[in-house]
Amino acid sequence: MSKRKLVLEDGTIFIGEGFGSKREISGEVVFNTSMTGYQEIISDPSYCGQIVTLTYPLIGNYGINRDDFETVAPFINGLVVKEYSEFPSNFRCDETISSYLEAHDIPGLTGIDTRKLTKRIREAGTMKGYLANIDVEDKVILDKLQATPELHNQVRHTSTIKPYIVPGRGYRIVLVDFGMKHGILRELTKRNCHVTVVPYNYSAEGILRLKPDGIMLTNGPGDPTDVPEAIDMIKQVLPYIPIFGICLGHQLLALACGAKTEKMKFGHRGGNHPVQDIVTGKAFLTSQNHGYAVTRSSLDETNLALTQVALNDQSVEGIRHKIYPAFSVQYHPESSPGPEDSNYLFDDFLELIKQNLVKQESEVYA
Ligand SMILES: NC(=O)CC[C@H](N)C(=O)O
Repeated sequence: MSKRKLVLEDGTIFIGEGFGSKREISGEVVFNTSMTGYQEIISDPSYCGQIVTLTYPLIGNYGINRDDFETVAPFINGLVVKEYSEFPSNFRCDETISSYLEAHDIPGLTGIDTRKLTKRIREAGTMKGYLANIDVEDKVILDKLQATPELHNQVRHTSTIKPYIVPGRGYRIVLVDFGMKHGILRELTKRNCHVTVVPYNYSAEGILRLKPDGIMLTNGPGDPTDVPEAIDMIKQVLPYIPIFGICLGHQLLALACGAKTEKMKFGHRGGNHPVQDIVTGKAFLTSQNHGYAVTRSSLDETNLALTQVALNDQSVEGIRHKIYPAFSVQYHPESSPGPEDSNYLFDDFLELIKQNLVKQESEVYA
């Protein structure tokens, strides 16, 4: 391993050892507090363009296996850990993180104080950072960081380019892919849905022509206001087809209904974020990964009802349309990785579809 460093835009420097690719790269530095599930985190497309720090102190000890990917190719720009394990031990293990990252040309950094890094981000907010060899001058890196623009339009890279079908015998779902975690697809196919996956900019007309029973809006990277095509599409399909949105999909549903979104100071990323359902009063633990949120006060001027809130900071975690059959959550009910407490939401979605079909039928025969 060679000596490498992470330089933050505020000038803080962390020196450690490199693993994975040896390339130099910049990215938005974020932290995830999950204790397990690093393979799912590394392969979650919502981290596109980010350098991900894992706060759990030992990473890599169960290796990388063929089953736990959330997408085929990872989109993270870099990985930062406290202690990287070069000798994984697990019956499912196929390779080390280092060989996996090297194959995808993604650099890793180990041996730094990830607690200090996390505290810095919590205090100052999410920052840009740069991973480089130890001998690259700090001044050169800081100049490069200053010239690096804020991340935008990542959905264009993470969405599918062409539509495709994952057949099933149950409800017909159009899944709008903004950078989908495969866990969402798994939850739908597990429930026998027939899924047509379409790109982020698929038109409302194209979607309605597929005659779906329901529309699922997936997670995805970046600022939801970067995807105006999808906001327009949602406005048009909202009165006709039941919608379920997750994470970026939730933010887009909110924007389509007239609410606003904002960038958070350092976001929510981890596997133990408590959320309360304000209708039932029930609290549960959720898996989260987001840097933007729906502005709570902006819901007042819309037809959206607040259904769930984050117990750590009271931010918006769930909404429901007061007139049309549409709801969404900011967190990940598909977990992967994380608790499965909110998995029932996929069943709720299918129930909403069922009720909508019954309603439509009764209107036809009325
Ligand atoms: N996981 C997601 O879909 C993230 C949504 C959005 N990109 C955010 O950071 O808030």
